[in-house]
Amino acid sequence: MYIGTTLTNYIIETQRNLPEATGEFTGLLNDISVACKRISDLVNKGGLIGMLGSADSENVQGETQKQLDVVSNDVFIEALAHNGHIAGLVTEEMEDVYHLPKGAPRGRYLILADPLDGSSNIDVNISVGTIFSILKAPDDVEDPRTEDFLRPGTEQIAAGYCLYGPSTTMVFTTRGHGVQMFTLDKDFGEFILTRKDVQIPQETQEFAINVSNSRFWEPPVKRYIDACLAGKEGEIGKDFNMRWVASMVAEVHRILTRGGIFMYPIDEKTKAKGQRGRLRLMYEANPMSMIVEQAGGLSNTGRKRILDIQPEEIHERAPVILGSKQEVERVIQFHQEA
Ligand SMILES: O=P(O)(O)OC[C@H]1O[C@](O)(COP(=O)(O)O)[C@@H](O)[C@@H]1O
Ligand SMILES: [Mg+2]
Ligand SMILES: [Mg+2]
Repeated sequence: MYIGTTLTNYIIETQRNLPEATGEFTGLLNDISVACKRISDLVNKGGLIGMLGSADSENVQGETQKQLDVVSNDVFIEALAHNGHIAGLVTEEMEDVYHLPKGAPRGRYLILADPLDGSSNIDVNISVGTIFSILKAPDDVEDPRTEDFLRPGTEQIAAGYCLYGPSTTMVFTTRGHGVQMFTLDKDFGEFILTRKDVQIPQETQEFAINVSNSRFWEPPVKRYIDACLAGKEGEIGKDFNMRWVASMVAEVHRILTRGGIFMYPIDEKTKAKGQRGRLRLMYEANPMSMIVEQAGGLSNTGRKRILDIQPEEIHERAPVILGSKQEVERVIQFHQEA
């Protein structure tokens, strides 16, 4: 596959190599890319079309939804619900499983999505994105139930995100086929392959964590960030730089591009709320973990590989520590030593 080819051609070519392929997966990825192109356009136009600011509604997480959270969710449903490629859909913005309209053709895939990630950045024109995870639907289920979605991240057959930043970039991986990056050429509306078989540098000197939570951190995380801040004189023995965009999509994209470690660990604040972390397992942690691992990085809770977690709820949360292998291994070691 050559740099410069379109997403559509890439998918068709990949499918040619999969003897059992029926074309449905190609159709599904095409539906997702259409949804992302539309969301990219809406995000880009933002204030021009009165799309900034909050909607007067809350999602199941108790968060005030942004107008673009709600609209992106609608765009996602519209693009996927009628083409016969999915059997069911779960998103951050809907409490329960979305059931296809009566009579709608059913497909063989289940989708879990964060229609707009980094919502707190929408109104201030900072990069946001869409995250998606693809599972196989159980063959014998006409209308998937919640439990049909509760599968460990290792069962994902594909995962991806679309970043709406200075340019719009679609990044995805299908199991065993590496990580590919496509950039949207808005002139003729096609995603073009701009980087293929992406690998995350094993080493890094850049960490990302919301330091305003430091008083709530567990000792291993405190020890690690103190060591990064201590630089050459510290126990890691090298200087680190820091970044925090507050859009997980942008953090992961930076790490895929130049390495780094991203951390949203469990802390006393989330524990006090009875939560297992800040980020959601099914449509944030799992898809990003598949992408990071396929690009030679690691993704862990500090105690466990994220993709091995057996989910119990569709909106459950998980601690996330991901990125360059050497640093994630170090944080895991600090947890073990603690
Ligand atoms: O507000 P904080 O603590 O910096 O958290 C930022 C994190 O929250 C998120 O915005 C949560 O995602 P949503 O915007 O989809 O709810 C992540 O993208 C980001 O990493
Ligand atoms: Mg999110
Ligand atoms: Mg979101």
